[in-house]
Amino acid sequence: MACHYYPPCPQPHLTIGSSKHTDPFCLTILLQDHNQGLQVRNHDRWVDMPKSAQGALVVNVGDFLQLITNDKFKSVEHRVVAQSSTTRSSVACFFGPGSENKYRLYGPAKELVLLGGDHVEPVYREVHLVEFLDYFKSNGSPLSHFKLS
Ligand SMILES: O=C(O)CCC(=O)C(=O)O
Ligand SMILES: [Fe+2]
Repeated sequence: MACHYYPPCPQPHLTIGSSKHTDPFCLTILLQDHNQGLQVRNHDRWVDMPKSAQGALVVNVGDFLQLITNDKFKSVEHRVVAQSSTTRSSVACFFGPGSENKYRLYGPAKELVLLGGDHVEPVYREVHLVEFLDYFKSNGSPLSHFKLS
C-alpha cells in the first residue's frame, strides 16, 4: 500500500507530482480525494482522470497482469501532475502474487494462450516475481525485457 500527499506548487509546470510509470503488480486499487491530478496515457496523449465520485475507486491494470494474460489486459502508464493551489491525497493498494509464491514461475496462462481453441504464441517467457520486481526497481516496466523474441 502507498499513501500519497501532493502539496500545492505555485509553479506546477516546473515540477511533477509523480513521474510517469506503470504499476508492477496485477491490479492497483486507488482511492483519490476530490482533487484532480492523475493522468493516464492514451497512445501519445496524457488524459486527465475525471474527478472521482465520492468513495469511487480507480482500478489500474499492472505489468504482471499483462504478462500472465499474454497482453489481453494492458498495463496503463500514468502520472500525477502538480496543482497550483490545491493539495491532493490518494491511497493505492497493490495486488499481486503473495510473497509465499515469490520463486514460483509465472508466464502467460495456458488457458489464455489457448483461448477459443486457437493456439496463440506466448508473448513472454516465464519469470518469478523476485526477478520481475528486481528488474522493475532498477529499470521501470519489465515487460519488454521478458518478451520472447
Ligand atoms: O496518487 C495517485 O493517484 C497515483 C499513485 C500511483 O500511481 C502509485 O502509487 O503507483
Ligand atoms: Fe502508479
